[in-house]
Amino acid sequence: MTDGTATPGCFITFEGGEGVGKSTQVRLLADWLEGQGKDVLVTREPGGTPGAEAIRALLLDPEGTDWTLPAEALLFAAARADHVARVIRPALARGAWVICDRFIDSTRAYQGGEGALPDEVILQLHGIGSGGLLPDLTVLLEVSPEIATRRLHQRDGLASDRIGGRDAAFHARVARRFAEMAEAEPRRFSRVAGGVEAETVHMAVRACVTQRLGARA
Ligand SMILES: Nc1ncnc2c1ncn2[C@@H]1O[C@H](COP(=O)(O)OP(=O)(O)OP(=O)(O)O)[C@@H](O)[C@H]1O
Ligand SMILES: Cc1cn([C@H]2C[C@H](O)[C@@H](COP(=O)(O)O)O2)c(=O)[nH]c1=O
Repeated sequence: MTDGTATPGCFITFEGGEGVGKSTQVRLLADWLEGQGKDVLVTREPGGTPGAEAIRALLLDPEGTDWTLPAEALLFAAARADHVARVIRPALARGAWVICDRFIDSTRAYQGGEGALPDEVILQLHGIGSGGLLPDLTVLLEVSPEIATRRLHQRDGLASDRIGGRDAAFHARVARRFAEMAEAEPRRFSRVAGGVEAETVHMAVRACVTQRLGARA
């Protein structure tokens, strides 16, 4: 992990828009690493602790409060602070491989970007809440909006959460923001094309993990 604190564990996050296949790839990677005898912890954001799961419900309930943008960013940061302190840091300290479905880059993409909160503000909140913890590797899964929509429709029908249900222009902006971050931080991000069969995507993810985290994988 990269916040100046050396720990024996390895921290991998999966990022991307809705329905790009993050949860599917998290599971496949965890199975592969566990098959090699590794101590693997799978978790997600927002969530991962009882408190953070409660905040998740506040944020994502389609019938819930329509938070202002700063309130939304603070709630994500609060959920993350609890998750990092109670689950992620202890697991990394014992040497586990932590695989997290979304992390700080989701806040940067969904609550930041054009017309939203400046990146520096989001990273400041992350510094206060979570000591600025960054992953060793972030896999950005990318699929076309058409494929993502088809998959989500097959999985959820017409249902969506409060943020997932925003319009196509919002989700296009989120995808652009993820791509910009990956361009700007090539040492941490790996971009993987997610629009092919899940097992093919998994092989590409494995290649990234082996290449980036080589000696440890
Ligand atoms: N490579 C793939 N090819 C076809 N279908 C896929 C692929 N990967 C995932 N799916 C299916 O697409 C749907 C969305 O996948 P998944 O839940 O993994 O995405 P996600 O990025 O975690 O979604 P969300 O952001 O909504 O949580 C699921 O029904 C899953 O089975
Ligand atoms: C961590 C995080 C998440 N979001 C949004 C992105 C999605 O719409 C939901 C999470 O749902 P998923 O099914 O678990 O992908 O929350 C966000 O806006 N900001 C964040 O920091």
